[in-house]
Amino acid sequence: MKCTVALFSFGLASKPRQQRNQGVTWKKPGSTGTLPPITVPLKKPQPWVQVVGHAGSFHAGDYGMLLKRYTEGEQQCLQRLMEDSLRPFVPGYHGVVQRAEQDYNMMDDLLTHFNSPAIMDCKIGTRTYLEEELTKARERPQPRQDMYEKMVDVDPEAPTAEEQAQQAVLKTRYMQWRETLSSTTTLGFRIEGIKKADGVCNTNFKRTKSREEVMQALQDYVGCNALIVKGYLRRLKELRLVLETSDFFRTHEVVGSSLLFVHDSTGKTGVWMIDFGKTVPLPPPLTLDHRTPWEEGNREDGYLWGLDNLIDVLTDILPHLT
Ligand SMILES: O=P(O)(O)O[C@H]1[C@H](O)[C@@H](OP(=O)(O)O)[C@H](OP(=O)(O)O)[C@@H](OP(=O)(O)O)[C@H]1O
Ligand SMILES: Nc1ncnc2c1ncn2[C@@H]1O[C@H](COP(=O)(O)OP(=O)(O)O)[C@@H](O)[C@H]1O
Repeated sequence: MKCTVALFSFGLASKPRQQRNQGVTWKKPGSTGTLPPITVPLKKPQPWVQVVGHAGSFHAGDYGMLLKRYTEGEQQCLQRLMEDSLRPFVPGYHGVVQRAEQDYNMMDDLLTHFNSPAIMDCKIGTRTYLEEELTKARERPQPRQDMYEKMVDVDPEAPTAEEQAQQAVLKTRYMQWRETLSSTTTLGFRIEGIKKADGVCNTNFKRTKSREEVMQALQDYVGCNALIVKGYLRRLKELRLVLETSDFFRTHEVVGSSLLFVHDSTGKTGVWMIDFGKTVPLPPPLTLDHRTPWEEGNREDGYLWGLDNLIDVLTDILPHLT
C-alpha cells in the first residue's frame, strides 16, 4: 500500500482533528466578559501518517492515541510489554475500545511529539512467517491469487511453471520469495517504507537487497545528517541491551515486527518496536536467543542478528555523512 495520511480523528470527539486546536480561546475565570478573549496560537496539529501495513486497520484517535484493528494476540503482547523492561521501546498501550462495532487496540501515536517527521519502517528478523503458518500450508495448502499477482508485478519470471498454471502461490512461498528478494535473508532486516519530512513517501524497496543499496537508502532517509544517525544508533544500542535481558523477548517468537524510526528537523530521533500481530509466546521452557540461525522447529527468528546488522550498517554510513 501507499502511505496513508489520516486527516481526521476517529470517534473520540465529534470535531475533526484539523478543526480543533488551531488556536485556544478562553476567558479569565470569573471575568465579566469585558476583557477581550486571549487567543493562543498553537502549533498546527500533525496528521498521523501510515507508512506501510494493512489498509484500513488504523484510525487516528484524539489526545495522541492511535487505534489499530483488534487482534487478541497483539493485545496479549502489548499488555505483557507494559510490564516488561521493553516498555520504553514500545507504544504505550491503553486497552481495547470499540468504534462502529469494531474493536481496536488503543496505543500511543509515536509521531505526536515530532514536527513534520521523517518516518521509516524496517521489518526485523530473518523470517517473516510463523512456523505454525508453514505447518498449516503443508496440511491445508491454500494457494493465493492476490499473492501471485503481487509476485508477477515485481518479477514475471518468479512463479514456477506449476504456480503459473494455478495463477496462485502459497503465502509461505510468497513470504520466502520476498525475504530473498530483499535484505531479510542476508541482513536480517529490510526497509519496508520511508516517508520523508517533505511528505514524499516511498514503499518501493522490495528489491533493496545488497548492503550498498541498503546503505544508500538509509543515507537518503537521514538526509546525510550524522547527528540523526548518532541519535538512532544510541537508541538502537540501548534497545539491544534491553532486548538481551527482557523476559518477554526471551519467551516470544517475534515475527513480522518492525522498528519504527522517526526524526525531525530539530534533530530529535526515536525508534520503537511496533506490530506484534505475529509475535507468539513459546511453549515453556523453550526460550530463544534470537541470533541462532533458524531451522524448522527451533522457532528462532533472527531478530537480534538483524538488529546487530542494522547497527553495523548505520555505523558504516557515518563516515559518509556531514
Ligand atoms: O508486504 P507485502 O508484500 O504486501 O506482503 C504482506 C506483508 O507480508 C504482511 O505482513 P506485515 O503485516 O508484517 O506487513 C502480511 O500480513 P500478515 O501480518 O497477516 O502476515 C500480508 O499477508 P496477508 O495479510 O495474509 O495478505 C502480506 O500480503
Ligand atoms: N504506534 C504507532 N504510532 C505511529 N505510527 C504507527 C504506530 N503503529 C503503526 N504505525 C504506522 O502504521 C504502519 C503499519 O503498522 P503495523 O503495526 O506494522 O500494521 P500492520 O499490522 O497492518 O502491518 C507503520 O509503518 C507506521 O507507519
